[in-house]
Amino acid sequence: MTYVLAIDQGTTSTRAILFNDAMEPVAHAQEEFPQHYPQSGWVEHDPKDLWATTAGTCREAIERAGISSSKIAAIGITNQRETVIVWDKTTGEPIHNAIVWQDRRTDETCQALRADGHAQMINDRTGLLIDPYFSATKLKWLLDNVAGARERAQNGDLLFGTVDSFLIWKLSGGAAHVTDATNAARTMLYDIRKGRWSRTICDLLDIPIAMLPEVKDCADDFGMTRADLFGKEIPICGVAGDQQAATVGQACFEPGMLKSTYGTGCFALLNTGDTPVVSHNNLLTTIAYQLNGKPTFALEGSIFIAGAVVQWLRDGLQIIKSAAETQGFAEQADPHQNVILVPAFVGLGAPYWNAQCRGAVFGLTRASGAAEFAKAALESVGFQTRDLLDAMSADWKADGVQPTLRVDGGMSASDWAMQFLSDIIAAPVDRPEIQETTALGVAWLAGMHAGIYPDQAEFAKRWALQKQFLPTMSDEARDAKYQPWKKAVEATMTV
Ligand SMILES: Nc1ncnc2c1ncn2[C@@H]1O[C@H](COP(=O)(O)OP(=O)(O)O)[C@@H](O)[C@H]1O
Ligand SMILES: O=P(O)(O)OC[C@H](O)CO
Repeated sequence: MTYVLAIDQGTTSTRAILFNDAMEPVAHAQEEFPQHYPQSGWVEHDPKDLWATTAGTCREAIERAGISSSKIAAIGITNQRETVIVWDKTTGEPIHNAIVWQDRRTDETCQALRADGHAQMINDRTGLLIDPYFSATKLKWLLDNVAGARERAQNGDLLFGTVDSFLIWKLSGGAAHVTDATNAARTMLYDIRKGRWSRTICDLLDIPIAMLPEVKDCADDFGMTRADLFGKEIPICGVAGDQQAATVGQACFEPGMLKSTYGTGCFALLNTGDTPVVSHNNLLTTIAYQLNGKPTFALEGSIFIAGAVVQWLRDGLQIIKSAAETQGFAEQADPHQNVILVPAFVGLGAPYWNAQCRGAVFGLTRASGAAEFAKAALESVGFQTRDLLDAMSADWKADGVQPTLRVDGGMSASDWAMQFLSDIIAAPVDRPEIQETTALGVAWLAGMHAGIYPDQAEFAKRWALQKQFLPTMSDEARDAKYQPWKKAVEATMTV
């Protein structure tokens, strides 16, 4: 028996999952780590925590499976995307905490870039809109604000990486400074058409190109782990940003196939084949995966707050003890109240891209309580997905967006939320048997490259449905729910 070890380094926790040679998960370890909020709108992680939880969960998963590490054929890494780490090339010491994708500190820089007329040039090259979400302005902030950083970077002493790149550097004992095309595509420094770092954008932001990692396919030779880490050297053979790994794990390999992952945020990716489709509706053009030097493109809608709204009910408002309790509350909510929650806790992502607005609640009465809040929270995720899918349908008419949405991520466990989603998007919602699709996706990339997993077509055939949700709402009822949401979002952005 041989195994693949998948590392899923997410926003709130790190997971390691061992898959056997039948691609079944056999052991799992997970560890949360602290979030740092030094100022309003700022979010940081300590890179030491990202590394310690990665090494720790890998060891734990191997121990739990009771196998020798010599049986692990390959490692795959998937990760929270856009998050920026800069470290010293010689000591490996990060020069600052990681600046997390949710962090809005570079909003003014982004506004200035837009005001100076760079939006089109950046969109043409990267497929992205200028927003603090992406790595580029965060990296610029570090070089501008950490004492001596720009000079050290210019001297070639500092390296930049997204989380995958930093972890590979650590795993390989500093031997490999690499990333994959999907992570590179989220930096706002990578030309997705030419498949290389954009000198024009690096020059504009004063970023030395030499500090950027080498960009590889998603299934490739990324380096070997240090022998002392797990008892033997293990090749790292698969890397993809977590949303792209989920797209792969959901086997969305045909143009028109669509998945949506409900973790902290929600990210919907529509496979558009070998053409990068330009969005006219504020979606992102990105690389879904790259195999054998050939990128497959996607349109992406990114929502910053999905499952996080449920966490807020639990940790902020403290009206639930566990995420799963939202189900019971939503069922009990008064159907005559229409409480609408716009969870713009860190502004709004696609398709609104408003970094300044903050969350709002509408329609409260004296009778509104925990149940109505819970229902509104779950509904907000459905509404936001509908916003994305409407934008996708308007952008991509090639063969039409396939009517079925494949879902995964922690929040897809909520039957209530998935039924509402199906009702509000008026389409089937398919939840697969393996809900750790992100880990599965990168495990397949690594295992396929290592020669122990099947090819793409065979992998796609093995996708299995666990539960399908079908729409039950009338068109009239759907409109009566959705139109007030649109008005609530408008009002939230104008307060
Ligand atoms: N049964 C549930 N109902 C609603 N939300 C849930 C449920 N279970 C988990 N969640 C939400 O899913 C999120 C965790 O999903 P996960 O995929 O682990 O996220 P991430 O990878 O972003 O850390 C949390 O925000 C949590 O609130
Ligand atoms: O860590 P997750 O699962 O919330 O995903 C974060 C995304 O990659 C951010 O773009």
